[in-house]
Amino acid sequence: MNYDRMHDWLVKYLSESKSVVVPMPFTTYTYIADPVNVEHVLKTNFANYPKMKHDILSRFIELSEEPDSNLTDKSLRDVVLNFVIAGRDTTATTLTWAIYMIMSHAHVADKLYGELKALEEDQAREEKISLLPLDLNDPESFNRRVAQFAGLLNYDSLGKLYYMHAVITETLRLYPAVPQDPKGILEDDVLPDGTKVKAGGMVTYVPYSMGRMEYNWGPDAASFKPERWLKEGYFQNASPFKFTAFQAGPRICLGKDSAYLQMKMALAILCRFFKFSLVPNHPVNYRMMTILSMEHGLKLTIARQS
Ligand code: HEM
Repeated sequence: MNYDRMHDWLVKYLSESKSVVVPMPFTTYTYIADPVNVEHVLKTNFANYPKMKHDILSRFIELSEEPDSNLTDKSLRDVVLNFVIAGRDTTATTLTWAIYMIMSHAHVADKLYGELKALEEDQAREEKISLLPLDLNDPESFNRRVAQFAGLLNYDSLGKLYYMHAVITETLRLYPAVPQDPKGILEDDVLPDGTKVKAGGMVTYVPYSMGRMEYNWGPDAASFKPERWLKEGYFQNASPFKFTAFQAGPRICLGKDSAYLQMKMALAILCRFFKFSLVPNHPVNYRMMTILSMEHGLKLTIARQS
């Protein structure tokens, strides 16, 4: 419900009745006892009033309320499902593989920690704040410092984490969240290399294999080396037709930048303040499904670090 309409609706209700239950979007209900100043009611009951909500579902709901919109409740449901399928398990599984790669490559964990410590100090200097004391044995002090660090992370500061960007990209090269991506053929066609394909068949490209081909990545293709993505300390991207974890061309992943942002935010906090180690003898195998998950999950122990 958009706030202008909510406002009109409240005025109407409050002028007609002595009490009213305001349906909030989704599940929350607010009870208003007396007809009072509408502005006051809106301000005290709706934290964001008069600001519009800017999350993606609210934007789609607003669009659906346009007179010429053909968005239905069902299509809103599909939008949500699409974002959950496309955007949740992909980032979750990539974070799992990234943490596994980081903890099994000690020099990567050290370098990442160094980058995060430097970012913390630089940002604090830039924002003219002093970093809070950090006592590993006092959970409150620890949590305060974690929260302070989280407050220093934003689109711009995360953009300075080139090594972390390389770690995530290298993880996706070896463990692409979408390991194979089949397509149904609607019409007979000829692929650019001359291969003929028939309607009703399937073609698949396989990011898992493409990410490990020596032909593409050199003789060390099987090794986890974030450095291969860096040139003079800066992240250098590869063509999406070579690094295919996000698909390429017009149907490339729409959430790629958002995915990097979310994953960098989570990893920055985790790798700045915690050290991870694998529970002894825990087997790590991949499970090839729509998403490349870990067959037995990732069991690890964590320790705080200053
Ligand atoms: C590590 C994270 C992610 C990976 C590896 C990934 C990978 C991919 C791939 C391979 C496709 C192409 C699928 C196809 O061929 O149909 C795709 C499509 C898409 N992704 Fe992602 N994705 C990630 C995260 C996200 C996130 C966080 C969002 C949303 C916030 C998102 C939204 C989408 C959407 C909407 C499409 C469909 C684009 C279209 O068909 O035009 N993805 N993604």
